[in-house]
Amino acid sequence: MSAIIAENLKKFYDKKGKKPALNGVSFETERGSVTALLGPNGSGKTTSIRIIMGLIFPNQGKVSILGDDPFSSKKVFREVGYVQELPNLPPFMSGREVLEMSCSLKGIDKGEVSKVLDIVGMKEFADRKIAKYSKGMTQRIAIAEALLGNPSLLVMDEPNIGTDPIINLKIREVIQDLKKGGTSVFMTSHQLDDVRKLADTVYLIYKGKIFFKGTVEDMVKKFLGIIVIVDTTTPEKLQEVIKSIDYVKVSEMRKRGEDYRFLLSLKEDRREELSQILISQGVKIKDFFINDELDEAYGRAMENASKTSN
Ligand SMILES: Nc1ncnc2c1ncn2[C@@H]1O[C@H](COP(=O)(O)OP(=O)(O)OP(=O)(O)O)[C@@H](O)[C@H]1O
Repeated sequence: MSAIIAENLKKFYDKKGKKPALNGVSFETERGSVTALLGPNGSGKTTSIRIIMGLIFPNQGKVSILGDDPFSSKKVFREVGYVQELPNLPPFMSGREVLEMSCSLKGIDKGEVSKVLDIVGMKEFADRKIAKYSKGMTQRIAIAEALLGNPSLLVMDEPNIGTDPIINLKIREVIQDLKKGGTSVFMTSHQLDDVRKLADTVYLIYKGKIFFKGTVEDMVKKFLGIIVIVDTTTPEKLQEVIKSIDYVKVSEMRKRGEDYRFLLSLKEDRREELSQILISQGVKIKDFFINDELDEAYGRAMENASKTSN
């Protein structure tokens, strides 16, 4: 069973229903997996999350969260940790007080507070008032709050806003551990490095429409193509050999010090065969690897989406 199912969600914020924030959005999160929803500012990520958290109604469509309807069963949220975008915590309370209050609301032992403070590295600042926290510290308390009670599902809207790289690394480890323990995760993020390391499934959204679902590898292949980067000291030989292989085309060549770097575009994923042919025909190869730049693939994907939406 899936941890989250969203089917054909439509949401309009304007009364006339002319500008849909979501225009028929469907997605799923498998139990025990990490799903990332990626898209530019204003594409509908937070709206999707607020609907699955039962905070706003869709104009159309259905949602299920851990097998329940988020609009009729509030009990299910005891098993859900939620990090909202730009968390709004009470400024007059300390981080510890916020967490203790959450324990009372969720019926969790307060002994958990020190555990989650430790995870997000906030023990030292736990008794300072939220008003005196930096943005990253507030975010860390919001993440700690979501981790209370060992949730079966973690929903995070841009969890890494304002946190420093060391904390980001820690949060990433926490997510990986939770996943190993069977927790399902649904997240939005503009940090593609995190997405690469964490997400089992990626959805791409543009102007309220999902236009891609797959793994990070699928996404790179689809939007970047299969591009192999080859560094060689024998550029003429490489060009000559490539001429006779019908599934390869040189898409770029540039000099790099003593070597030449080729970007080879492959029609089919026959990398292994290609490397063997090049070596056996006497091409001297210093490096041979696939171009898997996720930010480049993401940029191309959004460029395509913007062209087809106009
Ligand atoms: N409360 C609201 N009232 C009116 N319009 C809204 C409201 N919330 C969001 N919108 C609009 O709905 C669309 C989707 O916004 P949403 O916040 O879901 O985007 P997002 O993908 O989360 O963006 P970001 O990456 O900036 O957080 C945008 O056009 C936004 O202006």
